[in-house]
Amino acid sequence: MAIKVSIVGASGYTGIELLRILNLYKEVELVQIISREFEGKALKEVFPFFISTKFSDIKFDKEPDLDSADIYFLAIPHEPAVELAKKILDKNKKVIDLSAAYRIKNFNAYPEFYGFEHSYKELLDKAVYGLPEIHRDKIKNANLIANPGCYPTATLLALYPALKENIIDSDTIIVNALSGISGAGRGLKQKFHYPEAFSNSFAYNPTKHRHIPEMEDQINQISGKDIKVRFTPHILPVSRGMISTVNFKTNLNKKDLIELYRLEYRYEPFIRFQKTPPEIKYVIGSNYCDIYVDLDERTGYAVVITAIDNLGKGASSQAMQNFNLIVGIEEEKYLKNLSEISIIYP
Ligand SMILES: NC(=O)C1=CN([C@@H]2O[C@H](COP(=O)(O)OP(=O)(O)OC[C@H]3O[C@@H](n4cnc5c(N)ncnc54)[C@H](OP(=O)(O)O)[C@@H]3O)[C@@H](O)[C@H]2O)C=CC1
Ligand SMILES: CC(=O)N[C@@H](CCC(=O)OP(=O)(O)O)C(=O)O
Repeated sequence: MAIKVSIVGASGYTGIELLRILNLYKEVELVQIISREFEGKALKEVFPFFISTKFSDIKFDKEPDLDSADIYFLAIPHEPAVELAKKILDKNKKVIDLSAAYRIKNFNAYPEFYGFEHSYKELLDKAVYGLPEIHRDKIKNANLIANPGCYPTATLLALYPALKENIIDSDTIIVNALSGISGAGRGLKQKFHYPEAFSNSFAYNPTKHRHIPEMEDQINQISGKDIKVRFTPHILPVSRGMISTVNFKTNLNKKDLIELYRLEYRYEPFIRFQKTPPEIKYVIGSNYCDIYVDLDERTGYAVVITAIDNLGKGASSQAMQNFNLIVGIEEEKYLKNLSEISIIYP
């Protein structure tokens, strides 16, 4: 029997990416796509590139029907996702939430970093952080998946082996990251207007970004230590793609450092080791995280660099990896194929 899924926020960038990937799934019946703006319009009318897909004629609904699907993808802003996830879970359905509504166990981070009070502490405690490389076993049995943010995905994958094996000798980790503009969603913003963003690059929120508590929460859970993140995000004038460059002190030599990472990730289907710093071009459209591990022997700092697609491993294809784990489909299914078609050179 087909697994019934619904996408709330199907007209946004991550929602569209979910549709692109779900189009491959033979096991799935798409019962609803939700957008308030496009209510009543067919998918192919709003997004003509879906014309040749099996979803071309499905029409947008304004409100989700909480009885019709087995699994709901929430690709909407954080605050409305808090309430909607609660209502869906009350109907004994499953939620894969792409927003930050259930990502951070530290309850107090919500008013400080997101500007709203979180009403469901007990659900926050139950939510499973959907980074399969770290929480695979818990994800399989979860009802509520908090799909990670794009910067936290790239950064935590650069840190996980080092945190797990306790080789970090600093109480602060320095992270510099770059994101394509689609990370900011589909809404119009002056800074991302073509004349201002094209041929430009700039840092933003250099001392206080809302992904800091999400990263520190996971770092604390993995290492058991109170390690801080010194995080500076930057905008790149591209649509998609993200780089995270992570620096931390370690006593390990270069050979052992690289060996530790390779050993930890040896069975991970979506982690690809690179011998040179990874490039966003080669992960676009994929669920891969390309990784480069090195040691600056002059300073004793490890330098780990990851590249992902912010809409892929940083959002929608990662949500599908979580979906595969929840429903018991082979974890790599459809997602490996996805990346093969992403090789576009030059
Ligand atoms: N873009 C990225 O790289 C990443 C985004 N995310 C998260 O995923 C979620 C979606 O992001 P993204 O696709 O970029 O966002 P977009 O701005 O591109 O799309 C937002 C979607 O949500 C709907 N929406 C907006 N406001 C509301 C509301 N109040 N209630 C219900 N639906 C609403 C919109 O449709 P309509 O207004 O028509 O209803 C639209 O479909 C966000 O929580 C974001 O933080 C996570 C990781 C990466
Ligand atoms: C370029 C850009 O603006 N990026 C977003 C992050 C996108 C993301 O990961 O979304 P969540 O809000 O779901 O965590 C930002 O910095 O806020």
